[in-house]
Amino acid sequence: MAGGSALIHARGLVKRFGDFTAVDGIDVDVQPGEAFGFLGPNGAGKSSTMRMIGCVSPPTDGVLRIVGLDPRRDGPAIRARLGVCPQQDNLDPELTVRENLTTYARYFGIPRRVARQRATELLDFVQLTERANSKVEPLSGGMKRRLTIARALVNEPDIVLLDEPTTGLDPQARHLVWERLFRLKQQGVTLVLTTHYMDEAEQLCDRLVVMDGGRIVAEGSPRALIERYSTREVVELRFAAASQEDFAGKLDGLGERIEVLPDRILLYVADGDAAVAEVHGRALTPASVLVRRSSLEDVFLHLTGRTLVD
Ligand SMILES: Nc1ncnc2c1ncn2[C@@H]1O[C@H](COP(=O)(O)OP(=O)(O)OP(=O)(O)O)[C@@H](O)[C@H]1O
Repeated sequence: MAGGSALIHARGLVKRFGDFTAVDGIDVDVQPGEAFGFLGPNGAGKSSTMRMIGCVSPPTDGVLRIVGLDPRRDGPAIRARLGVCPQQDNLDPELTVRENLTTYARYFGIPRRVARQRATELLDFVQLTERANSKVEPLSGGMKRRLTIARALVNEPDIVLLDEPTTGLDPQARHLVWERLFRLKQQGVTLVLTTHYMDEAEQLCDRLVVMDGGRIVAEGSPRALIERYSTREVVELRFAAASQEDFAGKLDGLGERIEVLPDRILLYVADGDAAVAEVHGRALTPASVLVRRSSLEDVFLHLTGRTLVD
């Protein structure tokens, strides 16, 4: 099979809309059992990539193989082996929670009795058993998302595609979704997700690509990316002044790198506390000081000069 044992194999994958190139020649391999992420800001091309992988949008150019098959030729066969959780919930409001699962199962030709059994198990898995006979509309955003995830699992897919699985959810609802996705990961399900939340990428992804402007700018495990593109610690300094720029010059030579953002200065250092002592030693008095570990946000800033969520 092209791409060896990879479940998803892309080479030079391109998506154009007229003159506009949304995905600009990306290479990706996703191995069985991996939790793989596409991390990038809005407009980076993540959804366009997901839609090509989901066989709902044909590639403009390049090679794409899903479970060894070609979406241009084998769309229905591939879709039967995918579970898709789209960015916008598209549950059927006319149906109950349970019926949303059993009806969906019918599209895959799953016998009624099996579908009923599977719906019961999946409702238990996403902790919606008590709402089984409720209509969809009164559910909270987090419940709807969990139901969409359950629906994506109805056909026991090889790969689950999740497009921004927790966008728009409150922190508690996000944690519940993450917890279920962790569980799936432990069961060996291959997860492919897009996100612009670095904490989501760090928590869930074994490996990820950082996308910007339709291209992949870096690839690796969250830890490897942080080690490669950032320092161990970051000192965030906020000065009570109209422009942080005025202070940046006075921090010269401190740390490996300085980023000046509109509202704060980031010092990239090995030892945050030592750097803070040095700042005070220079008779500088920031309004606030925060020492933290480097994150994927820092990786993105380093690679693109921009923050992930502006
Ligand atoms: N059907 C379309 N026609 C024209 N342009 C499109 C279409 N779909 C996406 N685009 C453009 O392609 C670019 C990439 O969009 P895409 O949705 O893939 O980005 P994304 O990284 O998923 O961002 P988001 O988080 O906003 O979905 C954007 O500039 C978008 O406006």
